[in-house]
Amino acid sequence: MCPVSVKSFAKINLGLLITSKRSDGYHMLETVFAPIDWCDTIEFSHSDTLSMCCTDSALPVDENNLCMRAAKALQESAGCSAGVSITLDKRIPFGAGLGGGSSDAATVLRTLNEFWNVRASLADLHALAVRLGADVPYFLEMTGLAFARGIGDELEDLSLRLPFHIVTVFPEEHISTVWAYKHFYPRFERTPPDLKQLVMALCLEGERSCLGAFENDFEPAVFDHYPGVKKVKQDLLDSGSFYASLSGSGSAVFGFFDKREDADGALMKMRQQRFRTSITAPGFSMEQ
Ligand SMILES: C[C@@](CO)(OP(=O)(O)O)[C@H](O)COP(=O)(O)OP(=O)(O)OC[C@H]1O[C@@H](n2ccc(N)nc2=O)[C@H](O)[C@@H]1O
Ligand SMILES: Nc1ncnc2c1ncn2[C@@H]1O[C@H](COP(=O)(O)OP(=O)(O)O)[C@@H](O)[C@H]1O
Repeated sequence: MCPVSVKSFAKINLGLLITSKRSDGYHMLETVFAPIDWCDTIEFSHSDTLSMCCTDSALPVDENNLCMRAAKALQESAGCSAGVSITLDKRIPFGAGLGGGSSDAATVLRTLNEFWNVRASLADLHALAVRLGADVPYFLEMTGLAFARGIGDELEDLSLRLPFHIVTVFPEEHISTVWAYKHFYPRFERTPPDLKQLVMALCLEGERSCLGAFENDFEPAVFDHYPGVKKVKQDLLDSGSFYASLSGSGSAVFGFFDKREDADGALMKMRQQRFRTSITAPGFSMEQ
């Protein structure tokens, strides 16, 4: 049979409010996930055993890679003995708050479910996804904007698309999610704004004033420890972005632009500083 090739897209977080800490150490949060046009490509070929290779030698290709962990998890839960050879063309920077590893894991679960003809239900896949990472269910189940709560796994499809050009920049700092959850400055006593209502007003009514409420609780601590990341946000604002923010636990920063020329100008400036970047057109979704 022919190999199957699938794109695995990244996300940004539009607002990220950490509301409490659970007894198991995980944090409860509220966020809006939005897909961006930055992707890895994963190729699946038939094989008797389970193996992978990756274009980025900085990433493991053993059971520490989320692709292998996802394949093993599905194999075990389905009692399936089939193998697969996975080739990961890694383009999404890792340790960037773009969810690249989570996206890869979701793509492997979804694709192998068909490739191996396992027929696991969406509920079964969801349970496997949460165990692989709090962000994995988003990539498994959604294609556009989603409001998330819980640990990021309780999702509501908003059936919305962002009507702006999005420039995303990786400031060449790898930030670990565990580090970020350890170092952010808690504001648990605050009454969080209603991100779901606000993003609806933003996308459906063009209510730009809403954007002020979309804070990322990781930003202050990340900016204190990584001044270069803070500078990228300022550079995007200076280049004409009307809203810019850290994505997730960082270090990627994104900016919204009305005009394609302004977005291209910002992209150019960032590339001159040798930063990896992507541009996402208005209305983008992960539907392929
Ligand atoms: C911060 C966010 C925002 O979307 O994403 P990234 O910026 O990493 O992409 C997520 O909460 C990350 O999700 P994900 O990267 O899947 O995290 P996991 O692998 O499940 O967890 C890694 C570690 O982060 C911490 N963690 C994660 C999620 C959560 N709600 N509370 C936590 O405290 C835990 O210490 C956990 O051991
Ligand atoms: N397929 C994968 N892609 C990216 N990172 C992976 C993968 N498998 C394991 N990892 C590990 O997961 C960590 C988090 O990666 P990633 O999900 O891309 O970043 P973030 O949590 O910042 O969005 C990386 O530092 C890497 O060590």
